[in-house]
Amino acid sequence: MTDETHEHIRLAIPNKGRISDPIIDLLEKGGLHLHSSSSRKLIAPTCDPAVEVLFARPIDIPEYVANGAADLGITGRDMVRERGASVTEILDLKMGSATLVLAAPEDSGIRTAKDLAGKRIATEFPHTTEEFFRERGIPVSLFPVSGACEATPYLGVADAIVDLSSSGTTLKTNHLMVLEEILHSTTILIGNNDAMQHRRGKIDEITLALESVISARGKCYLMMNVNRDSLSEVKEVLPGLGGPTVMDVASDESLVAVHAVVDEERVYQLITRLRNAGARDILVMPIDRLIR
Ligand SMILES: Nc1ncnc2c1ncn2[C@@H]1O[C@H](COP(=O)(O)OP(=O)(O)OP(=O)(O)O)[C@@H](O)[C@H]1O
Ligand SMILES: O=P(O)(O)OC[C@H]1O[C@H](OP(=O)(O)OP(=O)(O)O)[C@H](O)[C@@H]1O
Ligand SMILES: [Mg+2]
Repeated sequence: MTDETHEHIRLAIPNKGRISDPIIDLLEKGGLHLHSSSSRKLIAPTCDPAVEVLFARPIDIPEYVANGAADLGITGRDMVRERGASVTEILDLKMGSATLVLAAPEDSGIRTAKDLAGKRIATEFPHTTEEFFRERGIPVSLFPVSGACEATPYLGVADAIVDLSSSGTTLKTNHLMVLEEILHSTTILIGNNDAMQHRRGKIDEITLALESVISARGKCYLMMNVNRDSLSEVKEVLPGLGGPTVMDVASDESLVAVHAVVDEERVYQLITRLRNAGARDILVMPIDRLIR
């Protein structure tokens, strides 16, 4: 086997759903450009000849990674738990955040999980739900659904639900109250256990690319010119990543160029304070990737 074959990686990502586009955007920003002529193609090559992308349903991705059909996968932590897949969690992509909750109608009188003994629970997550009640020794029956779970108590087919909530709007609209939080989920990068041992080089390269995009989120790059006399005041205003970088300006000895990475949410206030401290020609630039 050549080195190239040995290090070939298949990465499974969602083909649709709410986390699909943000994941493709993450790969693009990380420099792993997809070469896909048709959105319905199952497998697409990338700009790295050693990496190809497999499009699959988020719920199937943990199993594909566990059995080696894919070496890496990107999906929700809730999906990995539901499938009980034996995979390695490599990186939290810090997106697609949602909480799997146990909820019951506000006017049902049900206030704790124990109140549900002998009752019926509707869910898109039958395994996680079964495990949750089994661990607590509460006997319940399950009513598996594949969507619109919040309507089931109203329809009289379930007494409570186990479903995802992010903004909480759907629960509120359906007059459901949270009894317990079962799992906090975000989108994660997972790896096949065997590939983690034997194809580490390429996996680490992909992980670093994605990690660098995550590190850059919410940050931007400030560049400005500062009179040498005002430098200490400007430095006081600037937090930066390990302090600002200060450089000579070739055309004007009285000036220095100051560069710093700052939190995007602080820029609005920072630029006025920098200007008052003596900074001029301030540029605010986006950062695609940040490698620490
Ligand atoms: N508010 C939310 N509701 C459901 N899933 C969410 C939410 N926010 C993030 N997610 C995550 O998105 C993934 C769901 O993927 P899925 O393909 O089922 O997306 P979807 O947008 O719910 O699609 P579908 O239209 O099939 O319901 C899960 O890992 C889940 O944790
Ligand atoms: O807390 P919220 O922001 O209201 O989001 C939660 C809702 O979003 C998801 O439904 P989805 O849109 O995926 O439809 P589905 O029920 O058909 O899966 C989830 O199943 C909840 O119903
Ligand atoms: Mg859904």
